[in-house]
Amino acid sequence: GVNLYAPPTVYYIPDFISEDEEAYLLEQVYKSPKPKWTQLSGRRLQNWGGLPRPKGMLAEKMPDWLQKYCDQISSLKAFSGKAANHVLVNEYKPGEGIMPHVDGPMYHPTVTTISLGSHTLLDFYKPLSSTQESGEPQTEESRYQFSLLVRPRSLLVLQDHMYQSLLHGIQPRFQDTLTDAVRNLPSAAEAGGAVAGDNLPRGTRVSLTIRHVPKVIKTTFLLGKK
Ligand SMILES: O=C(O)CCC(=O)C(=O)O
Ligand SMILES: [Fe+2]
Repeated sequence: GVNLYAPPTVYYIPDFISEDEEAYLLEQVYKSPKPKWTQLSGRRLQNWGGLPRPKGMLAEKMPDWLQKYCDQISSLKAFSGKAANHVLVNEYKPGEGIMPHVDGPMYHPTVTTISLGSHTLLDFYKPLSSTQESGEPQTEESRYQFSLLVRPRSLLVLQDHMYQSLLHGIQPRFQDTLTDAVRNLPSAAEAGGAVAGDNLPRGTRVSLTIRHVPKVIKTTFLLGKK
């Protein structure tokens, strides 16, 4: 079922897809032509649906294997009637991650992520405040708020405050120790049999981040029409 946590703009759905669907999706991701991958430091990615830019996204046809999930996400109540039109595929090997960041204004502030292959911990941070009261330097550690355990086959939905005011990131670790700072532990553990104190070794994780890009440039070529 759907589990709702405080903060109230996080939904974690443990078994959103089946093991067969997971295997099929991984097969499709790894079947994509090599140039589809962009190598970054600490991860590589595939961009589907077009490249979001400030002036708008030049829409590209979504492949059928992803369109199916775009349709499912679009029909979620939390997606508020928007059509999912963009998918970012990220691949993280054990020891890789992503620096704390905000996704920025080119996306509608609801982000949905299907995880494949391995769990990870998604960490949340307060932004650097310009009005600093104490003289203490603001470190990543001091800005850290909490984590969410995302299991393979799960769907994570983040919106509003979670998306717009907090930064999110993944520490480049080879294993994760589950603590009370993992806010969805009861539900994520229920689906996977983990408890606080457990060490989970990371495997290769592929995430599908499915979003709505509001600003789309539709190219109208008048081919042979008058
Ligand atoms: O892999 C994930 O779950 C997070 C990816 C992410 O934050 C991003 O691509 O902006
Ligand atoms: Fe992000």
